[in-house]
Amino acid sequence: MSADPRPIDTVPTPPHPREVLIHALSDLLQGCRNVAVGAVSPLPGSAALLARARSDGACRVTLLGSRRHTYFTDGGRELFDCAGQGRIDAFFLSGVQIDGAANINLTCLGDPQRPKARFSGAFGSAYLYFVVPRVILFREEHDRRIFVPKVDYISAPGATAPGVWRPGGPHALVTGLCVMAFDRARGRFRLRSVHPGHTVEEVLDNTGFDVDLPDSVPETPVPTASTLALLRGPVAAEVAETYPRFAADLFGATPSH
Ligand SMILES: CC(=O)SCCNC(=O)CCNC(=O)[C@H](O)C(C)(C)COP(=O)(O)OP(=O)(O)OC[C@H]1O[C@@H](n2cnc3c(N)ncnc32)[C@H](O)[C@@H]1OP(=O)(O)O
Ligand SMILES: O=C(O)/C=C/CC(=O)O
Repeated sequence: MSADPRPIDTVPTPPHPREVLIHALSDLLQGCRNVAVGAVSPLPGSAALLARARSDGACRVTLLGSRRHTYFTDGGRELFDCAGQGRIDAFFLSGVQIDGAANINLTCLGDPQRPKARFSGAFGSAYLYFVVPRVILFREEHDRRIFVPKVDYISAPGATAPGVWRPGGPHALVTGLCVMAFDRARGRFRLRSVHPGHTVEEVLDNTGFDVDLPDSVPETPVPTASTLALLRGPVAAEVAETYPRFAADLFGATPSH
């Protein structure tokens, strides 16, 4: 791990919106001992590595696709085994569409028989959504074409019929605008915080499903100077191993050796 060249008491440049999002994702991992990050997930990967860096050794992180930041020797298969055994505390999922019942669509837009567009589809997401206790949904863009009343195709369902064994499920949703908590009993999202520079109205205007609102909605906490230094230094260099273009664009980072 390379040392961060910047002293932590200098005033850093203000957090980039992506850094606020990463920090919010990282805060949702508090108390997790074993975090896994799947495919196409640079923001969660950064958040998990930040959580690990802040955990004083309590949090283990596995990034699918990483040679260095993994406890697995058998990739996705081992992830599925560990998750099925209840040994993964948190995982992250995204979607081309996400609806108010936390259904995610990774498969297609439009009529599934005659799709307008095809996406990656589901491999592990439908299973992991059932067995990992804290599944955190993420999508940087926040608009009504993504956050729809009902997804065109359910790749992985947010809720399950009574009597179906399901120790896992949706915990929260983090976007470029806000953090929402998911209430599994009610099957609905509740707005938890709005990122600096954005408003509750903006969140509601850009969300196609109903969201429960508390009496007052706080601002999403931003990273402190020391957390930013950690993120921009050692964490950025770690992220760069798996997501080099992302780390170069956001942090100007190259992989640590
Ligand atoms: C075991 C495991 O690993 S489980 C998986 C864990 N990882 C995840 O859950 C993350 C998976 N993420 C992904 O698969 C992708 O990032 C997705 C499906 C969420 C988004 O797909 P991307 O191709 O990145 O979407 P992107 O935002 O680049 O958009 C691609 C195109 O679709 C369009 N598009 C995206 N979302 C929508 C939408 N909701 N409605 C209409 N069009 C859309 C875009 O405008 C763009 O169009 P263009 O090519 O004409 O410009
Ligand atoms: O494993 C899944 O279900 C989805 C993965 C998404 C992707 O690989 O792009």
